[in-house]
Amino acid sequence: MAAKATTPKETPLMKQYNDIKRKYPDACLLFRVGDFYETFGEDAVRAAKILGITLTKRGAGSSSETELAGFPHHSINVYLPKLVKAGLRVAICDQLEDPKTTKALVKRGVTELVTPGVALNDEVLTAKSNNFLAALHFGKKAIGIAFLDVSTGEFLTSEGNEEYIDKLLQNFSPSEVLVQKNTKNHFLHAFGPNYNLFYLDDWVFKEDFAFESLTQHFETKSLKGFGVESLLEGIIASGVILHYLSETQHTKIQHITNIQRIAEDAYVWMDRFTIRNLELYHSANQNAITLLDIIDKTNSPMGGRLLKRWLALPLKIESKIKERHEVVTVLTSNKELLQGFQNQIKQISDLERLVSKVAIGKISPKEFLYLKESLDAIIPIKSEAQQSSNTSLKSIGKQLHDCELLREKIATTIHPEAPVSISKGNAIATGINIELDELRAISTSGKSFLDEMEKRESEKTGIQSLKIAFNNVFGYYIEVRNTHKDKVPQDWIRKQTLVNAERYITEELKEYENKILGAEEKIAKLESTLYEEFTLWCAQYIKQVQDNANLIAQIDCLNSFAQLALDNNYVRPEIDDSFVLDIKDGRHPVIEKQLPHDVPYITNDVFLNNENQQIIMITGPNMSGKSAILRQTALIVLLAQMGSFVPASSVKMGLVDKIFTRVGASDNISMGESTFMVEMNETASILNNISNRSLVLLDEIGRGTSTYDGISIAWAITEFLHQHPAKPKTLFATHYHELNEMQEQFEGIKNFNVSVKELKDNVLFIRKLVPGGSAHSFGIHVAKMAGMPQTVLLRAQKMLKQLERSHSGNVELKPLEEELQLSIFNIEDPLLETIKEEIGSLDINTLTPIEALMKLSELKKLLDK
Ligand SMILES: Nc1ncnc2c1ncn2[C@@H]1O[C@H](COP(=O)(O)OP(=O)(O)OP(=O)(O)O)[C@@H](O)[C@H]1O
Repeated sequence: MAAKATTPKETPLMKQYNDIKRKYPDACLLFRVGDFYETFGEDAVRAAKILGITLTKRGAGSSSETELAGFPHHSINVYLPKLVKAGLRVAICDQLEDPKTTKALVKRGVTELVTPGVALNDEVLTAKSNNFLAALHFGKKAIGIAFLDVSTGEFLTSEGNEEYIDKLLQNFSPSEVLVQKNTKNHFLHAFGPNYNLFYLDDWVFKEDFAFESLTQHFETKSLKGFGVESLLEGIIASGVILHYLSETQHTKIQHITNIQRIAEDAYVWMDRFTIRNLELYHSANQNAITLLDIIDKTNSPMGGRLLKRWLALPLKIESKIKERHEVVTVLTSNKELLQGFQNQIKQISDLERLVSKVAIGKISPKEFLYLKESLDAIIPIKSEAQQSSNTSLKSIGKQLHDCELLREKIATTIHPEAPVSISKGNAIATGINIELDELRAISTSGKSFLDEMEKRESEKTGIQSLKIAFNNVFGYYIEVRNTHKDKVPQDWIRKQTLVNAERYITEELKEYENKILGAEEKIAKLESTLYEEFTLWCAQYIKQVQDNANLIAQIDCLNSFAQLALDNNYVRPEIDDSFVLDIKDGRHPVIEKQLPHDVPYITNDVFLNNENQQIIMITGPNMSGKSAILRQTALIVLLAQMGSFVPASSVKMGLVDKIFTRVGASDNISMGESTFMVEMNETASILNNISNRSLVLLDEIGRGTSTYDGISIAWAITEFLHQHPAKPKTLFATHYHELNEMQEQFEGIKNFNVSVKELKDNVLFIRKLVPGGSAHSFGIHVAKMAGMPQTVLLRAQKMLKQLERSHSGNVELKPLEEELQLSIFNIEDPLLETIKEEIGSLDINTLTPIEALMKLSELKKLLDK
């Protein structure tokens, strides 16, 4: 057929490239040509920049001129991760047939599409972190979400409102998020621009399709067994994930053995502001030490990943928390047991990822040996745990599989010195396959025959420098230097002339070459078949190895808690169903590790309940240690409910269900909004979500505006929390000594201050939290104001006026209800009637901060009239 008129100079190779590239327009196509992966056009420009490789031109000067950049195929593991980490989707296009077997254009096709969220390459993955792909579906009533780490097989789903999904996204920090094309703006508006999004067509987001994909994959009739049947939106999101896997050519996924529901009710609620403020596992400053850095004493990658999960999802169920504390007690009091576990776990590789590679068929021979070593190391753990008097350890010991047959088979099948790649040969042990053993014998004896032949011919001809060697073009040949050319026998056939030498072949040499090369080729083929068969056989152990990985991860985390407690002198917290939080000599787990050696961390007591000490108002100057006290209180609660011991001399606490922390402006400018508006937005969301088991920590809320605005807002918020029937336990750190007046009026509010000693021209930080307020204020910050619940806004407005008046003369500050009754709702002035109606008709839940602000300004204008 004639070439198309539009592309007269398109070579067959470039035509093949263009045809494939058209199918993957949004991916960087790595096109295998001989020993190289090549990229063309825009892909080449991007790849050259990211990889630092040379950008050249193909067909320079012709109409089909295009950019070109490539790298040797064996460097794929070096370059691929760099491309993926730079956020690219990479389609790997391989040669689908052996170029030697065909004279025509080699068949090529995409064998894998690697995207940031679907990566199996060790160089792309981080040992102690999951690499999640997420899919999100905006349903009518809820947002469905699913997370998959294809490298470990973990598959999770949930559904809920925007705030909940936001928190999950924050916790799981997926590398890639799949969303429906037409919901792009909705996503960006709700969750921000910081996710790597990929858009899929609407038809993928259908319930029937998802249900079918999932039941087909799990080979079940329903999803009841997984406890996700009722999560319609979650199921849709999960189906999208499976669809995406097949789209990206990931079809070997039998290591995804189940799908779990993320049980919202079982875990302490922390929203994204809190996770960020507490610097649990990432911090604004990249080099800052996080809580995870301090507490992670795990010895295995899966333990590290689980600890992060436990930190993101602390428990709310008393019995479960106590079970963990009980194990930590046993391990801290029996160091031999602890050390025994730790030593064994250190010998265990990443079982989860190894077994995923079995499923995918990408496990290397060497990795099989690691798998066996890891499974061997579990045996002593199993027996120690089973013998323990602790019921949790006993149960873990019982559940651990010994995988005896698998271990035995690996030992007998895989060569003890197996290479990292099957192509290197010698992966299968001797004694497994008679044919293989025979071929290997021929191959080795053939080689020694060549050595003998070299010796013999050299003696026969008298050419001492004669050499038998091999190259890909002629195979085996005898090389003779020109000086000895005349001694070459007649029957040798000359094949190649070099500057200083001639190369010959002989009948005998060719015969043996056929034998050796034939054997080696057959060995490679046979080994790879046997290896494939063995990998398939091992796949029946996927579930058992995954169970083991999970159980070992649990022991590893509990060991980690025990080691942490021993290293840093932590104590076991007492948890019950009361509403009290009683911390004695509490410390901040991160700050205490960062102080210079000669600076002791000053411990502090914190006591809170739902009655006479519901809110503590902490005053003190900058740098006195207010934030440290707030954060350490949250961190102690969090550690306790994760199952860890805590940095204190004693802690008694009722279960906490939600932790909220808010830090006033000046640090939070990242969102580009007015800092004060951010602060108010964040605080508003607390006020709508508190319960009687919540712990609220407010740090300098209100400082982002003028003093009186700030004091008024802070007052209004505190009063709201105090009058709220839930009576959430609250710590409020502030510069405003004026707030100390609240103690007089509200029985649940108590003043404390972080003591300082005022020297002549300096202050000495004592850092002790002591009862009583401060005599004067310490700082003023300015910004603008935005959205809060209506009552708080009005109250703030009122307080501002009163305080301004009280500045010139004393005015008594009345409690909120009294004020509201007197000042707003009981007045019969027709103008105020209008205002009353206006306020009454507002739906606070749907009001945006800007709308609230505008409404407030409207009302204020009315009043000013
Ligand atoms: N209890 C303590 N013992 C020893 N050092 C402490 C203690 N608390 C705080 N510090 C040190 O003081 C520094 C400041 O503490 P922190 O940030 O809590 O002060 P702050 O009162 O909240 O200040 P600001 O009002 O500026 O936010 C900490 O970074 C830490 O180095």
